[in-house]
Amino acid sequence: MSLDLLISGGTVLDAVTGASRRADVLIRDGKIAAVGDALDAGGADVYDAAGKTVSQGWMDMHVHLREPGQEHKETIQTGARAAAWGGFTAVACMPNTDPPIATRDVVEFVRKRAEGLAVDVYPIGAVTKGRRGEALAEMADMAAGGAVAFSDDGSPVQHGGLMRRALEYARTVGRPVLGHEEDLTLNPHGHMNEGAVATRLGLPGIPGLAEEAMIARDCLLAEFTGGRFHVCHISTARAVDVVREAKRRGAPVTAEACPHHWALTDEAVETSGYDTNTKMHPPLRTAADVQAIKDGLADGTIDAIATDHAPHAAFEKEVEFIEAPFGILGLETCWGLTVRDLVRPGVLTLAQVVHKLAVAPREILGLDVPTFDVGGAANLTVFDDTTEWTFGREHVRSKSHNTPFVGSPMVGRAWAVVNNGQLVEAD
Ligand SMILES: NC(=O)N[C@@H](CC(=O)O)C(=O)O
Ligand SMILES: [Zn+2]
Ligand SMILES: [Zn+2]
Repeated sequence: MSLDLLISGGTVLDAVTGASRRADVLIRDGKIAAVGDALDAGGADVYDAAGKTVSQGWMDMHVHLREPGQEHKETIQTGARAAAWGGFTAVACMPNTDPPIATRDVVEFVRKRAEGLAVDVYPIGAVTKGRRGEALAEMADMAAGGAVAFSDDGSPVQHGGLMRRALEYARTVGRPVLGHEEDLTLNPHGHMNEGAVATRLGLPGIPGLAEEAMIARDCLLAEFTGGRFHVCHISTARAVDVVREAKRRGAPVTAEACPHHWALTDEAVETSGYDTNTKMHPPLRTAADVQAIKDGLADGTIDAIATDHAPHAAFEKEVEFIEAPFGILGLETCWGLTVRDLVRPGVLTLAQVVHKLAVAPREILGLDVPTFDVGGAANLTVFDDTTEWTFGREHVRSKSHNTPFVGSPMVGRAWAVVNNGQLVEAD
């Protein structure tokens, strides 16, 4: 923690209160030393933040880092590199690794591998043993080892009774269950959104109903058990309605949306010519669903923005559409799509989206939100909401390159993060 740095000339946005003002931020020994006007660097390096905003560091609560076991797609180190480039100082990583993060030793392995990085890596433990959906994993033991939440992401917890027990256990250890919501009996073999486009393309569809039915079940289970339930990658209008209604009833339910689910529709599968980078879980939906996600973000039904960063190697994605694995990158394109589609058109304010990136994920996971208080560890993101740019392959910092956004216009860039006594600039 030997970082001495003056971030000068920027606008400081407190993601908690939404208040912003022009101020310098002086960091000494990795800690906030002062926030104010015309601060003296006193020998510290100076980062010129003129025209830029400084907020608490952002957190992506849904990424796949592929370690252990699938290091050809991503590693904790390359995933952290992509995260920092995208403006994130923290990520929570899903347990669908090999072996899965389903025991305490793997939780601890992930934490060990992340030591010394500028990005905090919080492992999520599996809900069920081996992610097989049959018996509960040792949730309390994993929580004691540092698991911040539980999820079988990549797969749903199909068995309702098991999900009930999972929420009861999650409640006793004070952590949420993050649900990949998909009733497999309603989606035996789909590859894209069920609807007119899938019919035209001759691809088996994934009905929105499969997602909505399971979200409804789990909202009811959350209400019944008092265990906290969080909806991963919400994608349909009806699903947003179900969550809105559950919240109205006071159920302990939260939700996240991913940029690709508001930036693209299922039309992209057709216009891209069956590009396997338009294939993910849940699938790209319709324009009406996109509108509902924006409405849900705006009215607070959807608490957080998360990316579901899901790297896959080129040789895995460069196959026929129905053979390709589900998932796309997210860390590098999150902010550009957030400003372009939410802030610029006035769907949400800058303060609101930063809250959904810096505050909401940590609150959902029970983590402390960084502050600008003097003496606290400096955990910051430096960004703008004005730079217009085109995303290119050269911007990818992940080990894999599976993104449908190469060539897409973006607005807003993350320029640097400060965390764990380190400054990482987006080069
Ligand atoms: N989102 C995806 O399409 N894929 C994810 C799994 C998941 O998040 O369900 C992956 O691990 O590749
Ligand atoms: Zn999932
Ligand atoms: Zn995922």
